[in-house]
Amino acid sequence: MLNLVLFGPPGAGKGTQSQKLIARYNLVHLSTGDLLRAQITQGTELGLRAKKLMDEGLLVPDEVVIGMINSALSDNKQAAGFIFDGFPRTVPQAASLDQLLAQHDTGVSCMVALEVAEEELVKRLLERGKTSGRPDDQNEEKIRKRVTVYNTETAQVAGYYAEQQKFHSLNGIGAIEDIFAQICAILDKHQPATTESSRQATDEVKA
Ligand SMILES: Nc1ncnc2c1ncn2[C@@H]1O[C@H](COP(=O)(O)OP(=O)(O)O)[C@@H](O)[C@H]1O
Ligand SMILES: [Mg+2]
Repeated sequence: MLNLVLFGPPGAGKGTQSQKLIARYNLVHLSTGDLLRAQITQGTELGLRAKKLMDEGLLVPDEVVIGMINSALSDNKQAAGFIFDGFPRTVPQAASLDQLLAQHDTGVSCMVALEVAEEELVKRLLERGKTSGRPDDQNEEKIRKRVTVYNTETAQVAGYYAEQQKFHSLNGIGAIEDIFAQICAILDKHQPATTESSRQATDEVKA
């Protein structure tokens, strides 16, 4: 199985790259942000609690997101692998992910971190906010708060994977296709391209 932790601050391009990666590698995309927003739309108890925190740019408690990931893994037992997007966001979440994947006889293959400077993140998220309908994208102060939470609470998750020699980082500023090609090059080292679609992918990257 190929299990990718796609990492980086809000606005780094995780969702954008995930959409391209799932098509190429046949992975299941698990975005805790998307799962939480679905709970909010459905008006569940969990969604109501999460919304208050998310609107403030704060993290939802570890046990809530771990529970969501746990059920998503059980719901997708046949998957070729997963992209974890927006998760793990704390070191305890990273440790829990290892435990959960071990129960499914697998583990994290690697982490790819997209590095983007704060001014570019603010610019991108204000732009995304025009159409995303996300309340947390619509005001600069909230965006900066999320970047601060990332820097103080989330950035250390990179160290967790660096210790396991699973950490890779890329410049997330540049053409979406170029960044995608760089991520594919990293993934193909972890999982040799064998299927027809991934062979083509490797050829395109080389071309
Ligand atoms: N390489 C890039 N260059 C310019 N804009 C980008 C790039 N990658 C993503 N974006 C834009 O930045 C915004 C945030 O991207 P998104 O994938 O939603 O980030 P994340 O999921 O990491 O928060 C989106 O509006 C997206 O279109
Ligand atoms: Mg996203």
